[in-house]
Amino acid sequence: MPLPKLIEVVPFSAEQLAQFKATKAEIVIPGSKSITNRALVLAAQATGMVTLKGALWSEDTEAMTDCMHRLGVEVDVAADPEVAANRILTVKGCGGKLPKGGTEAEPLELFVANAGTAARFLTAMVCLGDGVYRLSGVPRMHERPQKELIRALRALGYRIDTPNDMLPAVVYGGGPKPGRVEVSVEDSSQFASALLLSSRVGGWQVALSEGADPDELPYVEMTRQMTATFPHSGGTFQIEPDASSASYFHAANALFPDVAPVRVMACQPPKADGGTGWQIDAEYPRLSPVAAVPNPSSTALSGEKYLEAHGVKEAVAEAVAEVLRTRPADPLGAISGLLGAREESAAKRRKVTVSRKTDLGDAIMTAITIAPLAPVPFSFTDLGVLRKQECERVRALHDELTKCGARVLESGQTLDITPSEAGSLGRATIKTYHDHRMAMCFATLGLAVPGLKIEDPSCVRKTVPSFFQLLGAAPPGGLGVHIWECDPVSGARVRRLTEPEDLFAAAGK
Ligand SMILES: C=C(OP(=O)(O)O)C(=O)O
Repeated sequence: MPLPKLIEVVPFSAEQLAQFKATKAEIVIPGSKSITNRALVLAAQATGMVTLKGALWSEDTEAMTDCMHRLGVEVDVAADPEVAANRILTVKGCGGKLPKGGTEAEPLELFVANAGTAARFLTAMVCLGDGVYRLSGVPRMHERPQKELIRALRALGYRIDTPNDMLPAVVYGGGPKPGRVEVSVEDSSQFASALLLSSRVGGWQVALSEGADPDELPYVEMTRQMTATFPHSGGTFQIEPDASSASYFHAANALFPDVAPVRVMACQPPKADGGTGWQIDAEYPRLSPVAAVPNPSSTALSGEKYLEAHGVKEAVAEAVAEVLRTRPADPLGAISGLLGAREESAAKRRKVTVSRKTDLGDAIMTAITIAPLAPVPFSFTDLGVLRKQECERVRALHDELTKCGARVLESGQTLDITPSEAGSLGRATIKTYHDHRMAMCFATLGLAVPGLKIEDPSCVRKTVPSFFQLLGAAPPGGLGVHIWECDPVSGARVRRLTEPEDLFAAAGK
């Protein structure tokens, strides 16, 4: 589906929701961007052929694959018969000896677009080559931090020329230079990941700077575990679905708890030939802000953390203690009666805190966007790194949510969100700032809030090019959402991009 400059996502109607009850959507989530781009770097440095199954095919992974081709690393790209949005990538590992490199007069050009993973991981990897490489990206990538990684690589003995410690940068390959290096992850955990991914070939011992808490670095842990389990001498590596991309569909589920139409096909059980369970955003269903009342029986909401966050554990303990004290004839009935009241009052008084360091990764943006619809106030903390990503995300979320009528307070690196009255949100034209997650988050909010128009929705191609197909396609493969093309100047609806009345017919309803 080609995407126009401005679209409107139309909230589910009562009729649609009723139809959903019978239809049961099953959304297949494309592969993980973070795992695909890590796997490409590890596969390039392997000593044999590595087949990456379930690899994401999007702007970020295509940028990484193009760079690999330019470096002379052979990557065969084949369709994935299981998931159209994925590819099977077969990489001929070069054992760390990059086949191609440029000269000082004519460096080999590597264009990383706006892929933070490609920018950081390749800066470290090309240090192992023996040519000269010039890395550049889109203008926003030239503003994103790179300084600490460059400092660490220079400390290991590599030459990197850049006027401002950002991209564009010229890297002089120097081959393996064994040594110990410390790196700070304050601006991005990808600095540590970049060093770790190339440390086996480079002979680098990588330590986090003092003060960095490994428990607060789930993406570094992902890198460590992938590096430890990767088939470095050749074999097959299975990439799991992207948990951050799944968060939009989990949010859709939580927004319509009575219907619960969506089974999100993601983060499947561990497989013998590959990794799984490495994505912090797999926590999203447990921390989703929206649920009318915390409901321990709903699979989307179960889990220790969620129950704790919403005060349910406390309510259970109090109710059981009280029943034990009074010894009623029907103890179970008494407990559940008390629990209902306890959960409700716990939910009302509690402010839930969700941290970008310990609780969620990129999917924290999904939680922030739907938080105005939650029954309790939410505080999202430690958001500093979001300011230096695809856009200034803290400000962007604040401004666009405020535009929708939400009550959002930005203080330091925290966003506090107060519940909004039902029906008080909507009718806004959302800027997306070239940020895929802004488009996906606000399209998700649009499922429940009327009149949300989204500018430049095609930016979703960075990580989920099929996002609006998944939203608009007929169930069971999509959500069957109504999407309109709008006139970019007047905002008026021009043409419906999806044909909702046909959607359920197509699904056999
Ligand atoms: C921060 C993100 O991407 P990047 O890999 O470019 O850092 C993201 O996907 O939200």
